[in-house]
Amino acid sequence: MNSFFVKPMFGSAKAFRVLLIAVCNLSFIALLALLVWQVASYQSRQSIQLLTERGAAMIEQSLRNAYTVLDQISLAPTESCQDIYADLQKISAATPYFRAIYIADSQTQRIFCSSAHALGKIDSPIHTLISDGATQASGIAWHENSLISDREALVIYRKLDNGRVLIGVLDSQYYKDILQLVMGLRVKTITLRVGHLQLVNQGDDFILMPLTAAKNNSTSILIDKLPVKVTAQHNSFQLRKYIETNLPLAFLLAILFLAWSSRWIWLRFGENNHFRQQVIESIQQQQFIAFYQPVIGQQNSIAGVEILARWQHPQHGLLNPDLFIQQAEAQGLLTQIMLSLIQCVEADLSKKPIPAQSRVGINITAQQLNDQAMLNAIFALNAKLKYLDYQLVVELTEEGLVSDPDLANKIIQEMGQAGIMVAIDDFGIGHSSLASLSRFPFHYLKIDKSFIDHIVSREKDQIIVANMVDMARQLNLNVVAEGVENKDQADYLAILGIDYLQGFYFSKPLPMDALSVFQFNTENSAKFPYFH
Ligand SMILES: Nc1nc2c(ncn2[C@@H]2O[C@H](COP(=O)(O)O[C@H]3[C@@H](O)[C@H](n4cnc5c(=O)[nH]c(N)nc54)O[C@@H]3COP(=O)(O)O)[C@@H](O)[C@H]2O)c(=O)[nH]1
Repeated sequence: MNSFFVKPMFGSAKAFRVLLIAVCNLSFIALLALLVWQVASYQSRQSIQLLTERGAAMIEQSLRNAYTVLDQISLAPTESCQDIYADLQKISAATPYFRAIYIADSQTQRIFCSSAHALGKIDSPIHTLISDGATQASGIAWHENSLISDREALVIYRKLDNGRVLIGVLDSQYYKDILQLVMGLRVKTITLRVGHLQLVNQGDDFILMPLTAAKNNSTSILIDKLPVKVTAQHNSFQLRKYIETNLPLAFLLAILFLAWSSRWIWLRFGENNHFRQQVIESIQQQQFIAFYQPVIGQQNSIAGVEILARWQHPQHGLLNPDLFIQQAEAQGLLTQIMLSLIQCVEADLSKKPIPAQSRVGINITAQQLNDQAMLNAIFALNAKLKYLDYQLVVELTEEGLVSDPDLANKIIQEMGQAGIMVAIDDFGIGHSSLASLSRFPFHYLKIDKSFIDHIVSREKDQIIVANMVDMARQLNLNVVAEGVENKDQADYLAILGIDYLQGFYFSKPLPMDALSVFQFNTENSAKFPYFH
C-alpha cells in the first residue's frame, strides 16, 4: 500500500504533512501575490491620482490667470483697434502662455483687432476662432489652429456687455509641457479634454482629436466650473514599479510564514504533538487503566500482583505499555499517566479483590525518582495500601539508577523507612546488576525472563539462576522468577526454592474484573501445588 495512506498510530504520515505544508504554503503565496498586486495597484492609482490632481491644478491656475488677464482689459464701446493695439500687444507679450489676444464684435460676428497682426488690423469671421460665435458670456475650446499658425491652440473668450468679445489664444505647448512634466513617463495616456476635443499624447508628441471614452484604468479630474478635464490612463510600468517595491517585504513575509507554518504543521500534525494531545485527552477520560498480573507464592495462591499499565485507546483498542511508556517519558507525560493509573489502582484495590497482605508491585522508571510529584503519589499510594492491608513494592530497573546512585540510594532508603519494599526488576541483564545489588538496599530481586526461558534445558542458565537464588538468600532478598510460561519451568524453579513465580503459565495480566474472580486452581491456571 502507498505509504501515504498508511496512517501512523500517533500523528499523520510524513507524506500527508508534506502535502499539507505544500498546499498551505502555495495558497499563502497565491494570496500574498494577490495582496501585492492589490497594494501595488492601489499605490499606483494613488500616485496617478496625485499626479493628475497636480497637473489639473496647474492647468486650472493658468486658465484662471488667463481669464483674469482678459478681465483686466477695459474696452470702451467706441474704442478703435489703433487705440488699444499697443495695450493688447503689451499684455499678450507679458503673459507667457498667451499667443495673441483678439477683439471681435458680436453684432457683426467679425474679429477686427489682433495683438498678433501688424497695426492690429484683421478682418476675420468670429467662427474662425470661436465655433459658437460667442453666444455664451464666456467659453473655452480647443481650436485646431490659431489665426497666426496652423498649430492647435486653446481659445478662451469673454463677451463684454458692450458687444465686444475678448478672445485669448493660449499656446498649447504650455499645456503640453505641464502634462509632460507632471506626469511624464508615469502614465500611459494623458488627455486634456476641452469641449468636444481632446489633446492626447502620442509617443513624444500630442495630437488633437475628437473625444473618446475614457479607459477603465484611468483617473479623471474635472476642473471646477470649466468644461476642462484632465485624464490619465495608468501605466503598467508604474504598476510594475510598485510591485517591485513591495516585493522585498512580501518576500520576507513569505519566508517567515513558510518557515513558521511548515514547522507548525509538522509539529501540530506530527507524531509527538498528536501523541501528546491524545495522552492528555486520554488522561482526562481515564483511559489509562491498570491490569494486574498475579504473582504466585509458596502457598500456591496469589501472593501479590504486578500493576501493568494499559491504554484503552478509543481508536486503537487496548495498547500495551511498550507502545507508549517510552514516548510518554520522553515527552514528560509519564508521571501524569502514572498519577491517573494510581487513581485507577486505588479504586480497584479498595474493593479488596486479592488476599490481605498481598504484595502490590508498581513499575517506576529511574527518571521518576527525580520527580517529586511521582514520589508523593507513591508515598500516598503506600499509605492507602497499608490501610487496605496490602504491601507496596516499587519495581525499579537498574539502568538509570546508576546515573545518580546517591539520589537513588537516598530515595530507596526513604521508601524503606516508609515501609515500601523495593525490587530490582529484570535482574541480570544490565551492565552492573551485581554492583546495584551491593549499592542499593533492595528487598526483592526479580530474575529476568531471559534466564527463565531455557531454565529446563540450558545448564548455564540453571547454574546462573541457582547462584542468583543462593546469593539472594545470603543477602536476605526475596526472589521472583519472571516470565514463567510452562509447567516444566515452574516445577524446576519451585525445586530451586524461588519464593515467587510470575508468568503467563499462571496468568496473563488481567483487568480488575477478571482478577477478582481469578482462582489459582481453575482450568485457566496451572495445576497446583508448585511449591513442595
Ligand atoms: N514505568 C512503568 N512501566 C510499566 C508500567 N506498566 C508496564 N510497564 C513496563 O512496560 C513493559 C511491558 O509491560 P507489559 O507489556 O505489561 O508486559 C509485562 C508482562 O505482560 C510480561 N510478562 C509477564 N509474564 C510473561 C510471560 O510469561 N511471557 C511473556 N512473554 N511476557 C510476560 O512482562 C512484562 C512485565 O515485565 P516486568 O515489568 O519486567 O515485570 C515492561 O517493561 C513493564 O515494566 C507502568 O505502569 N510504569
